[in-house]
Amino acid sequence: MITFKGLVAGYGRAGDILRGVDFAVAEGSITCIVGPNGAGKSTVLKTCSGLLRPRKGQILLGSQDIGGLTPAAILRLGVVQVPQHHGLFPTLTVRENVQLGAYVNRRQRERNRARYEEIAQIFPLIAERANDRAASLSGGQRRTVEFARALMLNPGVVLLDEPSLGLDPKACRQLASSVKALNQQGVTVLIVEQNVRFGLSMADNGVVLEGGRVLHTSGAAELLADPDMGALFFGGTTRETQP
Ligand SMILES: Nc1ncnc2c1ncn2[C@@H]1O[C@H](COP(=O)(O)OP(=O)(O)OP(=O)(O)O)[C@@H](O)[C@H]1O
Repeated sequence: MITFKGLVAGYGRAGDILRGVDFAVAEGSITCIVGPNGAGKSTVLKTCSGLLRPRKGQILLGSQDIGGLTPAAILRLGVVQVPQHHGLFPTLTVRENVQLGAYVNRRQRERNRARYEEIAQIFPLIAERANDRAASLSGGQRRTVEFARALMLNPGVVLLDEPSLGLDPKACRQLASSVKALNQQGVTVLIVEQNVRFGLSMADNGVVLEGGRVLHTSGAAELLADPDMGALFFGGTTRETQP
């Protein structure tokens, strides 16, 4: 369980972007943050992975406050952020890219080998394309390799920032099944998505962020079905951007 309590954060000397964010991510769930451009969605993820230090408030992982810890310390506690794009080394093979996920533990060779084999079982693509260069993969396949790499450290929580960015509908379907596969491994997933309908359709719970505050939280299906939400916050996109 991750709990954001009164989280305030921003950049440099500019004012606060997050202005007291409160919500909880249930253990083992997929939770999707949606909201207009500039609402602060990505900023929530950056504070959670340690890229940005909170100015006030707490980010509780279980009972431990991880707000303000270094990215390396947060990674060691099992919270992994998948970068928005350009996450793979195109000239390395799929296997090499996945194995790089355990770089911080590179001396534990046996454990890493065993973990890689487990991951190749979870994502058939990894086994099928192990020796192909990442450059030869489609956009959706690359996203799968990025998720597989995130799993190398056996994380409890994976943070995904706009995973559908630049993907066509077929790749989005592949992405959704990879997110489910991650989650079925017991991983708690926190997603930020511009594509509201797509994001909520993968999720158990939805969080609406606007102007650096949480406006609404509910079950994702409930949020998707709420006509007021679609019209008011997403310009009707809950209906129009189905992949
Ligand atoms: N590194 C940064 N330095 C200064 N301001 C930033 C930085 N990153 C983001 N911001 C500003 O913080 C605000 C919130 O950005 P954030 O990326 O969290 O929004 P978002 O809800 O994810 O929206 P979007 O989908 O447009 O990225 C924006 O006004 C943005 O310009």
